[in-house]
Amino acid sequence: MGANFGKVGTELNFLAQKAPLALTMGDPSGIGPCLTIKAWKHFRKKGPVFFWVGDVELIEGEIPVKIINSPYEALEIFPHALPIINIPCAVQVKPGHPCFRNAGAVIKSIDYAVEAVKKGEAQAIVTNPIAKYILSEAGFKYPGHTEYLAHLCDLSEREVMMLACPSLKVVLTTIHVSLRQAMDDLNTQHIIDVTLTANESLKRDFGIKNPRIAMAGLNPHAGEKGLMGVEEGFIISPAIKFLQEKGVNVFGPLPPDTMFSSIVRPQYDVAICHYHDQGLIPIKTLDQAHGVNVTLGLPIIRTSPDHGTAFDLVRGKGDCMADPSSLFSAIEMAAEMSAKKQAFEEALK
Ligand SMILES: NC(=O)c1ccc[n+]([C@@H]2O[C@H](COP(=O)([O-])OP(=O)(O)OC[C@H]3O[C@@H](n4cnc5c(N)ncnc54)[C@H](O)[C@@H]3O)[C@@H](O)[C@H]2O)c1
Ligand SMILES: N[C@H](C(=O)O)[C@H](O)COP(=O)(O)O
Repeated sequence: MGANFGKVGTELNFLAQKAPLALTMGDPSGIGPCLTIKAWKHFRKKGPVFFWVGDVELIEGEIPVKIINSPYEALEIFPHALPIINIPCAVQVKPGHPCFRNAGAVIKSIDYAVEAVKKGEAQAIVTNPIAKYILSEAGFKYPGHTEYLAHLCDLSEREVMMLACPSLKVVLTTIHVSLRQAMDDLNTQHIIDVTLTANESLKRDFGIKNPRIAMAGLNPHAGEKGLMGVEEGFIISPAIKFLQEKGVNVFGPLPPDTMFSSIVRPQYDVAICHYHDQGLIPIKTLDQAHGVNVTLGLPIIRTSPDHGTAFDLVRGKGDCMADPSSLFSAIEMAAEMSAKKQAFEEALK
């Protein structure tokens, strides 16, 4: 299992890894703990190395575990046991039944992982899924990891969500807002900023020299020359023109209903989409198993599986019926992006 984003898990890379990845707990009642167990079994011999930031009780007894005090200890321990920075939950975890009283531990896990990356003790963060409504019940004011990570990096509103699978990458100009709000939020400057962020990241973190960027339209037939909507003419095309003048390899606006077909997809490296489901429906339909959610625009690398907490698939402690492929892909992609970013920065020196 695992997607073909490139070769990562070789013995050589495993030995060369200077810092581990930090894998967060996610919702302790969801599939995160079970997927983490599957991931450790899958990667323990070949890497990349990661440590889990979560409640040891959710995993202890299922696989060998070792509580660590510093991420650096993970490199040596990983082949023998899952290294864990222990963040105890406040109340007993009922598998499949989330409780807002454990929101504090969920958030603490993310905070620890971010700090570890900022301090250079971890390479990147891979997040297990959280249930947004449960965190909201506990008073958490961010709609998802993406916005919270931007806040932790002092870069609120600069965050960009990308989802990637081997046959498609999509980037969103609006993220966790209602469709009505997304239409209000759409503006030329924001489309320019998001596209520039995506362009830079594809070069730096994905090793694509001159990314081909397809810009989606918003309306049926990309507006049909104003007959079915005017946003293409007033908002989207001016952004494309500006970006092209800056040398960005962008084209469109493309009719959204045909741009994800197998005929059009090979013509671009990334599609810029204007609302959550415009971009996420095609990718989750095409290849949910290997889809990875990546946060761009921040100084830290963060990936995540492209699915949620799937409470319905949890059978008991450390046990679930969930496919771990997307988490495997997220772990591989985080390691691969870290290596590409490092090579890019070294080439600039
Ligand atoms: N990265 C994240 O933190 C993240 C991402 C998406 C959704 N969520 C959260 O997850 C919760 C549930 O959301 P949802 O129901 O829309 O999405 P979901 O992905 O949890 O579930 C949708 C469907 O896909 C199935 N499914 C999910 N993961 C699977 C896997 N690995 N293998 C096999 N089947 C799988 C589920 O059983 C369900 O039928 C929500 O609270 C949402 O906020 C979190
Ligand atoms: N929008 C994502 C999806 O549907 O897969 C998901 O909610 C994750 O969002 P964060 O990475 O911001 O938690």
